[in-house]
Amino acid sequence: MNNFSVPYELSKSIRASILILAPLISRFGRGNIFFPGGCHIGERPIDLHIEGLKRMGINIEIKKKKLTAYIKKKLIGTEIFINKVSVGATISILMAATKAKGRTIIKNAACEPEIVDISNFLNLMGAKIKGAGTKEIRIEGVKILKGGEYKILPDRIETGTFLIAAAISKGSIVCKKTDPTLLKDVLFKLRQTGLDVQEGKNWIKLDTHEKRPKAISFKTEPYPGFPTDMQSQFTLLNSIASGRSVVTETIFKNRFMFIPDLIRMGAKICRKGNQIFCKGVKRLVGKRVFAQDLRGAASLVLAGCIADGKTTVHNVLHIDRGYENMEKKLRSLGAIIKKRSFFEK
Ligand SMILES: CC(=O)N[C@H]1[C@@H](OP(=O)(O)OP(=O)(O)OC[C@H]2O[C@@H](n3ccc(=O)[nH]c3=O)[C@H](O)[C@@H]2O)O[C@H](CO)[C@@H](O)[C@@H]1O
Ligand SMILES: C=C(OP(=O)(O)O)C(=O)O
Repeated sequence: MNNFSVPYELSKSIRASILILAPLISRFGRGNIFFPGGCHIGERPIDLHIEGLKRMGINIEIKKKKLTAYIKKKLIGTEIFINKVSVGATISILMAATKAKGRTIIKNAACEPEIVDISNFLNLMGAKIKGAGTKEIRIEGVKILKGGEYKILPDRIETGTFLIAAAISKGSIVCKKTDPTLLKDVLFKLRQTGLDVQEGKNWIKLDTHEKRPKAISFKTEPYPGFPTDMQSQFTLLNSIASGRSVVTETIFKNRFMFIPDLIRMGAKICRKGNQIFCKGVKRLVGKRVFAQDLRGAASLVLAGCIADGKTTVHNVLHIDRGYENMEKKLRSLGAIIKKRSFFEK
């Protein structure tokens, strides 16, 4: 296999996982990647990926911000304790383990539904993975993975974002083809805002009955705790809700980058370290704002939808990494929104 490089724009987890695909595809392959990108929401180290993969026999050299990975002799199954809960590292090690020789046990694994999903997919292809979704995953390496067809999970963060769109606009929404069991904590918090949330097997309905939501305090945590990817959207909700709230971000310390713009739009928020303190206001005012990360970008767009006057959100390219046709979907809900390319006047 030839050397290859991975485009910088790819998300952090995907890039880190591709790091292991090179040696997996061919025993004698060698893969080069630059350090992963993703949103600049705090440090995004990949030491846990590297440590785990090294223990399985993957040689990783780091020179001038470039990583080169190859298998020295064999990919070998082993017991790996991941020091900090990491979705990306769990996935990297899990994927490598499917084709390693012998058994791999991942301890302190992340439990996110996406890990269960990827394991189900790999099992369908012939992998032998047990325990995904728990703290301990056991993998028996196999020689060959075959092809297969698989329907991936609905995007729980996209569902959550659209529920917030309705919650902040005194509106109502039915999200179809979703899975409420993936959003337990998010729905629990939404119910705490006093809004009417109902759910069925594959749908969720939120109806505000034109009521203003009540502010809620929360802290982000690994699954099944409150997802860091929903923090910005709930912070927006708090900014226009009745009452005060405290939000604590424990996963990525820089996930408050959209707040200065939200304050310019009229929100009353103050930040101290990894916490923000908010007093809800009745209205936001349209402004020209600059998105800096995916969920912050989505939240600024939603803020613009409910603000008085016109809001222009620059840098919306961040949104494309996480939402398909967001503006079209928002238009179908009644928002007046237009997406323009950088070069359009
Ligand atoms: C546990 C958690 O909430 N993970 C979220 C994280 O996954 P993502 O896979 O991006 O990040 P990880 O779960 O790997 O990171 C969780 C924490 O571990 C740290 N870390 C990670 C890898 C590593 O090698 N070394 C290290 O120290 C990170 O800096 C972070 O503080 O962001 C995604 C995108 O926003 C979310 O979908 C995931 O739910
Ligand atoms: C920050 C996110 O993604 P990434 O890890 O790709 O930067 C996100 O999904 O909110």
